[in-house]
Parts: sequence; structure tokens; C-alpha cells
Amino acid sequence: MDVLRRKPHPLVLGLLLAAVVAAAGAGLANNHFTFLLTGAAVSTVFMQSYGLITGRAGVISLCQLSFAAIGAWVVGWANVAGLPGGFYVWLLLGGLAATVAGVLIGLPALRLRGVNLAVATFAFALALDVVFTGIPYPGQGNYNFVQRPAGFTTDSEYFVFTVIVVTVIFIGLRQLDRTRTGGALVEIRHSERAAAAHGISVAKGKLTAFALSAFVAGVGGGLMAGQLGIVTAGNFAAFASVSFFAIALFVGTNNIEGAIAGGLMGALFPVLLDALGVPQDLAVLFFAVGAVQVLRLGGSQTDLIRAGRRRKKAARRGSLPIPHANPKPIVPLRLRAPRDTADATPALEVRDLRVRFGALTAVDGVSLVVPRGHVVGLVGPNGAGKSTLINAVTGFTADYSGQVLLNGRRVDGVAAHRRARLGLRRSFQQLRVPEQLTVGMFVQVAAGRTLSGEELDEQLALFECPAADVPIDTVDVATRRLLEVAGLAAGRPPVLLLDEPAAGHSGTETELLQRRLAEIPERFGTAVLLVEHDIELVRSTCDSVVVLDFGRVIAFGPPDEVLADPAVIAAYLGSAAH
Ligand SMILES: Nc1ncnc2c1ncn2[C@@H]1O[C@H](COP(=O)(O)OP(=O)(O)OP(=O)(O)O)[C@@H](O)[C@H]1O
Repeated sequence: MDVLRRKPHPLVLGLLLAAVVAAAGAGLANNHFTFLLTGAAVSTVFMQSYGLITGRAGVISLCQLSFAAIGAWVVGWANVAGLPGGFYVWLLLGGLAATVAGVLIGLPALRLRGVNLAVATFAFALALDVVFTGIPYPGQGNYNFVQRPAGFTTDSEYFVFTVIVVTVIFIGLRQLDRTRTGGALVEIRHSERAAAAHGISVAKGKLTAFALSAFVAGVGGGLMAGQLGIVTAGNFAAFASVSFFAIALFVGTNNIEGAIAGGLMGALFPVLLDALGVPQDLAVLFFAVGAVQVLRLGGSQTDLIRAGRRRKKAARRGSLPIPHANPKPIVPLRLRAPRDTADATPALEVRDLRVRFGALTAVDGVSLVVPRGHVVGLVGPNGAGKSTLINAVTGFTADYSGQVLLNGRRVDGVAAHRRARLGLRRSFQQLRVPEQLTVGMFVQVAAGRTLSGEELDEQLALFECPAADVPIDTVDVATRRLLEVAGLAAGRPPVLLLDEPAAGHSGTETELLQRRLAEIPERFGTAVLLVEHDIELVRSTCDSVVVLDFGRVIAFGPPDEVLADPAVIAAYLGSAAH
């Protein structure tokens, strides 16, 4: 993914520099100060773990310090047992043990969201508190302190070691952010339905977030064991998890500067309160107020600062969006006459589909065919059942009767994300493009495959979207809609269902969409079912049109014929036609 390759983050370089400076000054530093800074570095690792699960994947977890406790206890046990490999191996083992716990907690938590998930993870944290309070820490009885790694045995040297670990984790997280898995986590946070529509398994994504974040927390716990020599259950109390969660939410620890700020706050704020004679427990109150601010402002401090900077930068650049320089000339395909649908093989077939909401039959025995290489329009007045039909076809409404066949194979009973992977892709009426991603990353995620830099640039140019590295939150809504179609088409699925892709478009944008929609079958080998209220767009791009009214098909055929049908005019076009 060479297009997503960037320079090393200045803060990563800064951290490495800090480690070198600290190494040079080893022995000169004040012991207590070094101890506090090491604590801040360890807390930064905890914050990185929150940045993964909550900041990136949007999953509430109140038990990250329990994973840290597991990491710390494994390191303590390995130290006492004299496990070969030394501290480095023990630290990794601690991380891996925490990962196992992360998966075990993540599995039952997959069905939970919001408050329920918070309660479940907090209950786990409390349970682990009780377990660890009852067992002495390995080596506690005979003061068998954890052996730090060679070369990092003094406090100053160990501080350098913790900074190196923090830096390595930052680099790892940055790499993750550049992969489609990283993009998928962000999309899950933004909209689980959109993620599923792009073929992403939300369950797998959340489980990955639990596993990776538990690994990072476990490593953090192991680091703490190395710092303190012997830890106790009190170092990882359930309430500490809650305060760290609140800090993470407030500062936004998915961002590198947020994780560092959060680490400093988590380690130093209680010490500051203590110095001022204020009970340390009150720290959690301050952090909770900060977390509530996030709900009010709609974003963490670092997210808001970053978004503000991006907008300023975009404003300085002047024109938004910036059309990307096209590496290859696009050969425009002529808007052609409607293709003959009679003999074409069906890409999508819907047979006698029925969806009921209580007493209301929203889709009432609809049968239709979208042939390969064709664009079929699906129109009808508001409430006719168009979106409900798309939801059922793509598996977002599982409760329907009838049959859906993709390339002749029945997909009923197949989950939405699996249908998407089989090639039944869709967009939503309400735009669901995550603002946190760059244009390029979104296209990769929506396509469900990794595009080469050249292919990505070409696709963006084709849809006149901004360059791959432009953040989506600096792009206007109409361009985001085009971007969504560009991303979905880039996946070259056999069938694409577009739900009002021209909503909110100006004349110029609709014109571009019109040209691109007409070309999609030839360019991408994709058959399209287009739901649109813009009748001229339907007329100019579709090979055939299906008209729904009160959940039933009232007309089907070539666009000009169908749209001139008096029954259709009466049901739908009415005043607009006259
Ligand atoms: N989840 C739901 N629960 C109950 N009724 C629903 C639900 N979703 C849709 N409906 C009803 O089903 C009918 C069809 O709605 P649907 O959104 O599919 O229509 P539509 O043709 O897409 O309309 P529009 O063009 O306004 O988007 C409407 O009467 C709507 O109120």
C-alpha cells in the first residue's frame, strides 16, 4: 500500500530522542522524578491499549487493567520460575496470556453494546480483583524481585527501556492504521452496518480489538512488574481501569499525543492532588467530568484539535475537494441506449420477497431480476418499500420470506457481511462514510481488497474525488457520496445496490454520477440496482426500471416505456409529470 506510506511521525522520533537523552543522562536524574516518568511511560502503554479498543474500534472496555494484571503476574511467575529467555520473553508471554484473556472476555461480549458491555467488562475487572487479592504475587513471600533486562537495570536505564517499548507499540499501531484491518476497526466504530456492507465481520473486528488491546495492556502490566519488582492487585484495581478509561475518552488515546498526555495524566495527576493535600481518589471525578465533555463536544480533545487543524489546512489550500491529478487519461464511455435485458443471465434474482413489520407488509411478493452487465432502476413513491427490499436482499433484514439468488446461488440465511463478501454490495440512504479515515483508506475498506497505488489513484480520478491522503472530514458531503460509489465499485462486486446515491448532489455532481453509473457494468463487471428519486438520472442510466407501490411491483420494462405508464404516473410521478 505504497500510497499510504508516510514519513515517520515527529512524535515517534521525539520519543526515540527522549530515550537517547534519558540514556545519556542516566544516573544524573533525580530518582523520584525518574520513577514518576517511568510510571507515566507505563501508563502510556495502558492508554495505547485503550486507544486500540475504545479509540479505534469504539468498544467500551472497563477491564484493560485486568489484562495488565495478567501480564504482570505472568512476568512475576516467569521470574520466580527462572524461565529461560529473560525479561523480553517474559514480557511477550505476559502479553500473550493477556491476549488469551482478551479473546475469552471478547467472545461473550460480542453480543453486547454500550452500557451492557461496560457492565460486563467491569464485572470481569471486579472478579479478577477478588482473585488476585486472594493470591500472593509470585515472589512476594521471599522478596524475589523481577529481574530487569540486562543493560536496563538501573531506574534511569529502565525508564529508557519503557520509552523504547512505548515507541515500538506506537510504530506497531501506526502500521495497523495503514492496513485494511485498521481501517475496518475505525469503520466498525463509525457504523457497524456500513462495515458489514463492506464485507467486514463486526464480530471478528471487535475480537481482534479485544485481543490486540489485551496484548498491549499485558505488556504494560509486565513493564510495571519490572518497574516495581513486585506488584499487588491494588496496582490494577477495577476502579483504576475506570479512571484510565475516562482519561482515554477525554484525551483521545487513539492519537499518539493523546496517549502520551493520557499516560502523564494517569500517572502524575493523582501525585499532584496528593501534593496539594487533595485525596487522590478525587482524580477519578476530574477524569469523569472530562469524559462527559467528550459526549457534549462529540469528540476527544486530540480528535477535535486534529480536526480543527485539518480544516484550517484545507481552508488554506483553498478549493475543496482537490481534484486529483489523473495519472492516465480516462477514456469516456458513451452514454448508450438501454441494453436489452431479455436474454441476459441474472446476476441477482429476487423471487416472491415479502417483508412484514407487524401488520404492515412493506414488501409484498416482489420478484425482479438484475441481469449481468445491466443497470436496473428501482423507483416508487416514499414508503413504497425500496429500502426495505434492499435491506432484505443484502441480509440486513433477515426476517423475510421468498428467495434471493446471487449468480444463481441462494443466499437466504447468509449473514449480511458474508453476502457482501460473496459480492452483494450496497450503499445506504444515510451516508455512512467514516470521517476519521483518509479518502484512500476508505476506498480500500469499501472495496474489500487492497488496491495498488496506481489503481487507487485512477479510481479516485475517475470519480473526481480528492487525493488518497486527504482526510475525509475535509471533504464535502456530495463528494463523500461519490467516494462511496467509487469504493464499492472498486471491489468489482457482481452486484451493487445503490440507495439514492445522488441525494444532496448538485447538477454537476449528478452529471458525473450519471456518466459513471452508466459505465459501471462495463468498467467493473458489476450489475447495478439503482434506487433513485431523480427520475432523469434513472432514465439516462438504467436499462430497465421496476416500479414499486405499497410494496408491490406495478410496472417493469424499458425506462421510457415504464416512466410513461399512466399507472406509474398516477402512483408516483403525478404532479411532477404534468
Ligand atoms: N423498521 C421498520 N419498522 C416498521 N416499519 C418500517 C420499518 N422500516 C420501514 N418501515 C415501513 O415500511 C414501509 C416501506 O419503507 P421503506 O423505507 O422501505 O420505503 P422507501 O420506498 O425506501 O421510501 P423512501 O423513498 O422514502 O426511502 C414504510 O411504510 C415504512 O414506514
